[in-house]
Amino acid sequence: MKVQGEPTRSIWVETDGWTVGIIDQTRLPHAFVKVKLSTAQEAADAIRGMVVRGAPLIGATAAYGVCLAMREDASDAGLEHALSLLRETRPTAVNLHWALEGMRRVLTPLKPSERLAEAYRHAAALCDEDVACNRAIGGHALKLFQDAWDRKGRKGRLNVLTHCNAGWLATVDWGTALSPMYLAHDAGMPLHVWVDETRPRNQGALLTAWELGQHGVPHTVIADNVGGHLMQHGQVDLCIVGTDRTTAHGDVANKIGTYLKALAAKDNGVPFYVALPSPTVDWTIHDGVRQIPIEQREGTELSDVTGRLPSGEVATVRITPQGSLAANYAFDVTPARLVTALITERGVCAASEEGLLSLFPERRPAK
Ligand SMILES: CSC[C@@H](O)[C@@H](O)C(=O)COP(=O)(O)O
Repeated sequence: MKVQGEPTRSIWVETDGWTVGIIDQTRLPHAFVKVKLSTAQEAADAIRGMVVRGAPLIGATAAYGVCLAMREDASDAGLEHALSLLRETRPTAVNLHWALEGMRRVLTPLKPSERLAEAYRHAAALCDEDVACNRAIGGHALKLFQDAWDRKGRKGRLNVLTHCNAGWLATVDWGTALSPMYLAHDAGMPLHVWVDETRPRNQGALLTAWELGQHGVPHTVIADNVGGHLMQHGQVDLCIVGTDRTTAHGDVANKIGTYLKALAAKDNGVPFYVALPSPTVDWTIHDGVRQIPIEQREGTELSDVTGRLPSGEVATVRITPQGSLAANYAFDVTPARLVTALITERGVCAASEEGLLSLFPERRPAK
């Protein structure tokens, strides 16, 4: 998508042919800073420190982390070390495991001397696949936006609510939940997006608002607790979010607070859609609440807030009393029964085992 009018992806190989470029997402929206990764350790640190984040981008960065590792040591031991270093970075997004398993599958049978070139080739293909999936998701979701717009009699504006950042910054390009927003806006639909601030790290207020602003999509940032009120007053036509891991039965893990939005949407008859590329489905698990590992992060992400002072300086301040404990659960699980539909690159389906298998029949377990 565009940054100051320039087409930009969230990750790329630099012109030297091997270092990996990323955008430091901890600096947005106050500064647009590009960073070069040159080692697997730097890639792992970028994922853990959320310099890059969002399930598909975590997977893409891990894939390039393996490429960087192959420059240092392309032996079997070097490959295993890189895979385990990168696997330990963040626990919830299954795209990380999908990307690393893909790298393992293509690199293991090769001689060490052949691994470096193949690693870069596979990582680039994985990124291009993510872009194509997200563009396709946007097309399928756009039809749902158009239906909602028709139901409104094409009057006023179409109000869409989203949580966290499932935009191009969270993927390689386009985003998942934000992909149809760009398409709808470009098609001339009078779209307006309610952007949940998404405490504690404020991915909505900092990243989604910035992305939508760069593309000129009208939006309003709201506190996380506002959505239910807006829904009660007919101010939300549909909700759409991304996911870090979706079970084979359609339960959805996403940024903390997603579950409460889905409950409010159900109570108010507002459609609640989840957009995901198929590498976000964990086909091995069925019960999201019991089986999806939920990341817990440092309490300081909750107790401290970073922003721009009137002087222009960016500063971090503490907002909780000294001595108060802070529990920082990063994700929650929305059960499939609260999800109106899943939107994948192959189309729209019910959030259920049968729904997913109707789009991905090759995943049906052999009898
Ligand atoms: C297309 S991204 C889907 C999810 O990864 C996104 O909604 C999300 O929760 C990101 O969490 P984050 O902790 O910022 O990595």
